[in-house]
Amino acid sequence: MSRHRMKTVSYDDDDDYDDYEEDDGYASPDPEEQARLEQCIQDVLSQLRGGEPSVSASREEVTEALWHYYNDVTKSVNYIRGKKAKEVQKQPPKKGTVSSYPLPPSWSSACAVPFSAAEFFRDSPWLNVPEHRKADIIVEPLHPRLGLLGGAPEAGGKVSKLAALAAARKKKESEKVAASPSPVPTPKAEEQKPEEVGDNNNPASAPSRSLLERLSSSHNGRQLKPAEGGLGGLRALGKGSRMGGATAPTKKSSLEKEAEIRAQTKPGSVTQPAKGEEKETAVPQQQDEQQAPVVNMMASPSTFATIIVGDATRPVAAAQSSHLKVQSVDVMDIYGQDLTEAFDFAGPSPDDLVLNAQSSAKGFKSKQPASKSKKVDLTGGMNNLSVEEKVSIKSKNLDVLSEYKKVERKKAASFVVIGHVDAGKSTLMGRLLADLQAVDARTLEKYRREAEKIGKGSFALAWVLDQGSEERARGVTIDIATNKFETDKTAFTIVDAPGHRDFVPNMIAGASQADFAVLVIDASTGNFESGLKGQTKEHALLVRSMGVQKIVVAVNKMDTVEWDRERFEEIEQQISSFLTAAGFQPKNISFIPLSGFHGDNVTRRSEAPQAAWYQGRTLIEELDTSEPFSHALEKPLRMTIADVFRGGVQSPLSISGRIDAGSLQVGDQILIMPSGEKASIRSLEVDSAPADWAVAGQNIVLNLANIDPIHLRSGDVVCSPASPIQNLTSFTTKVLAFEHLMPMLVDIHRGRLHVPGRISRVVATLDKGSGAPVKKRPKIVAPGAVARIVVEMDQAVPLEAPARIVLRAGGNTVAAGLLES
Ligand SMILES: Nc1nc2c(ncn2[C@@H]2O[C@H](COP(=O)(O)OP(=O)(O)OP(=O)(O)O)[C@@H](O)[C@H]2O)c(=O)[nH]1
Repeated sequence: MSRHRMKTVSYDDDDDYDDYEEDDGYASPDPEEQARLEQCIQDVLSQLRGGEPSVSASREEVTEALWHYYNDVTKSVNYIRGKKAKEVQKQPPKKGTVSSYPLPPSWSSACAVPFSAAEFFRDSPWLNVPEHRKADIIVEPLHPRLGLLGGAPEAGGKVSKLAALAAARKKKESEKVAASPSPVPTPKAEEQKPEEVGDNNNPASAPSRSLLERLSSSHNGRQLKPAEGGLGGLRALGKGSRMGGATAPTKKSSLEKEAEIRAQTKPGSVTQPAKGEEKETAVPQQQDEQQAPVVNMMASPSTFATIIVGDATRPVAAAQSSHLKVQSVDVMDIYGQDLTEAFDFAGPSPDDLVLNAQSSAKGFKSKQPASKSKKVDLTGGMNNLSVEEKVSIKSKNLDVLSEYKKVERKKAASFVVIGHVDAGKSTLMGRLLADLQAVDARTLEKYRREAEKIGKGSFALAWVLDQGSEERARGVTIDIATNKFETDKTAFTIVDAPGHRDFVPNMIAGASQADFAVLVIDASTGNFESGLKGQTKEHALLVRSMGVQKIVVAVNKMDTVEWDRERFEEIEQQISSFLTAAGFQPKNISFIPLSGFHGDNVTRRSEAPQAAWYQGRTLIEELDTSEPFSHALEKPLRMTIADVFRGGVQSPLSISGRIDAGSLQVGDQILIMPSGEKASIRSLEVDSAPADWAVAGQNIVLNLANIDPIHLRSGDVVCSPASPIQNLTSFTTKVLAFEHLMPMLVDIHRGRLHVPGRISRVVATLDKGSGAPVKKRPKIVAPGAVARIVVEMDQAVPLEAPARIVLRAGGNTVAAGLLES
């Protein structure tokens, strides 16, 4: 009967349970059962004592075991043996003894006293193993090492081909080293540098250092785990820095000691050697390898670990400095060159080298030399700086004049349209261009709609020439506008000049480009008279003073006076008298009654019945009668710059103007005055068409190279470097006085050029016919008189005889004439 059964039966019966608790343990009332239990107890005790090893157990322990195993003797014996063995292991060590390491069962049974490593090394500080025990500490690793950060796994693990190759090579090297005799440093020599060990007070230092030296020097000191070795090295260097490499007494960690010793064994060790130590610190590495026992438990550090913590095999300079410095040296030396040297920018940078190589590969010329002197003269370099790259332009070296003569062309003529403000100049030219289909109908319709939109519908034709927004908004021409049209005989260039007095300088510029002039007069009542008092006469005088000999008078707005013939003849008479007085020959003066707005007598004869009395030429017929104008083709090049502009990709810098004299071609070098700067003609256009050359009388655009735009201004003169125009600060001129003249401030105009100056002296008044002096040094010159005067300017300007100049003062033209010297 078992206790389990009893409990199960009487579990719900409290009385029975209580009886059980009060029972004195295990008691069976059955004598037969008692005898059998006693027999089992004796058997177990017998087997425990007679077994190997003999175990003693109490009767209670045996009875308890038998009760658990249902009187099974064998199981009870095994149970008690195991229990006794555990009690032996758990038994606390006796005072003054060392606990033993758990040993395999076979060891326990074989050794009466279990082996204790701690006890074995009791007389040795940690890792300071006595010399005579060195061979005993070779312990094979229990498990194959894997290759993480430590290289390939060693014996027992799965070895890669690379690791196997490395191991074979390593083995071969060690065998080779062992075969060759080499001096072994004596313990005495090692004892001569105790300060390097850093533990003078420790008597175990010398032997421990010897072992560690060999451990660290074996296979370039890489037997330590990379992280440990690197960290140790860094920490040792750090300590060395703080301790100044002198005595490092007292306690150091084992890693620090290892690192210090390892550093000392390297060629060119980082630790400052004491006197007389140089010889030893310079011991070749191979020597260390020979004397070291092969305790190669660790693999070489990986490249990654070397970069991170530094390569312990490298001679580390400046160990006195911080470990960070040492690490940076290692990292910067990855590519085999010392990049810590400052780059002085004297030579091409690495980027330059690459770019130059790429350029060379593509066939481009290298922009930088492959090597340069390290010393660069920065001052000289600044002088060599240029804004733009020099462009070399090939010239065709044409004989321009012979080329010009070869070409059959229409005669060319430029005329300037002058007259009082609102006389109808722009409208008349718009009509001319429209009727000659020089402007398409769609554009005209567009202008008409836009002009009507802003309430200036009557100016639609004027917009053909007045392109500026301000001009269109104000209904006034501001700057000269050029346009072109052709008849069967002639290629015309129109220069539409402003009539308003504020823009007379622009009119002068326009007149300087003209072969003849068209004077527009408003025939409407009152406007003709006001025009006479205004710019009608001034303009006529100016163009004559500027050399214009032919003038066509367009009596405009005849529709407003019902084509009144008397009105026309009145105007004709008055203007004719004036023009003749101004120097125009009667044969070069013509009058045409017309209406620009309606197109009567412009390109077609008027169909108005009131206009039937006029049977003369239309405007276009009159223009076509102009004789060809001769130009100074064979004289030195002269062209006044009318405009400077920057624009397209192919022509970043351009100038426009009319060639006054000479010729030019693409590739020519030209001189700009007054700056004296030279430029190259990259390309040119004649009348908006590309050309290779151009001659005097043509309106051209020059696309330039090799010059900075700051040297180009409108009014400057283009000339050939071989025959430059002179810059003058004073000149003598023969002028026709429009106003009273005396020593006074004036503005000097020549084409687009106008500069401030003064009449410094009146030399003499002259006879109009012969030019002979009438009165020397007069105090004043009356209007209409001719005089020789001296003009001075505040700045030097390019001028030469026989330039036509205009003098203005207070917004009025006071004189115009020819420059003499
Ligand atoms: N009735 C009439 N009006 C005209 C005629 N020609 C021009 N006009 C008008 O006169 C005004 C001035 O014309 P514009 O052509 O601008 O005169 P402009 O001489 O060019 O003016 P500025 O260049 O500013 O001096 C406009 O309203 C024209 O419509 C014409 O033959 N008959």
